[in-house]
Amino acid sequence: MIGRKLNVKVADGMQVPRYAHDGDAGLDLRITETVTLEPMQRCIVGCGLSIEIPSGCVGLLFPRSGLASKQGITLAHSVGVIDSGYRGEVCAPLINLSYETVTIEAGTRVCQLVVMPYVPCELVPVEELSGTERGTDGFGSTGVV
Ligand SMILES: O=c1ccn([C@H]2C[C@H](O)[C@@H](COP(=O)(O)OP(=O)(O)OP(=O)(O)O)O2)c(=O)[nH]1
Repeated sequence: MIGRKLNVKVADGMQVPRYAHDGDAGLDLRITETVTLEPMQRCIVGCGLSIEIPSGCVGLLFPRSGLASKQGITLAHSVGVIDSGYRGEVCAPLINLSYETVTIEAGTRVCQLVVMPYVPCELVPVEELSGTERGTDGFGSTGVV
């Protein structure tokens, strides 16, 4: 799979997004309507794209670093999961984390889609999990330096 391009079908009549640069992992998606968000306000906005992600793969929607760091506009759920069986319009749940009212014009690239293979799993109850060095320690147990 590494180095090979995967075909992702796009529903008829939709603008096909393009990668900004060769080698980009994220395909920027544009919103189809202008939205204005007050501080901490959320909205769900369509990206004008319905796709067929091949079975065994998942689409992950990530925020765009520039929009998030400069304007405080990011994805309300941090990362979106686009299932391979989903045929609806890909939508972006946006949130304004800044102290300003922000207007995002239609056509703005607000998030990026990364398509990845994933490992389906079956959860199997067992009596005991294997021992490890970390064991049950977590949440900062190793300190910060
Ligand atoms: O940012 C996102 C996240 C999800 N979706 C679409 C594709 C995904 O396959 C579907 C369901 O997403 P998810 O499973 O995250 O939503 P849920 O809240 O768990 O709802 P459901 O009960 O429909 O699974 O919504 C988007 O368009 N944008």
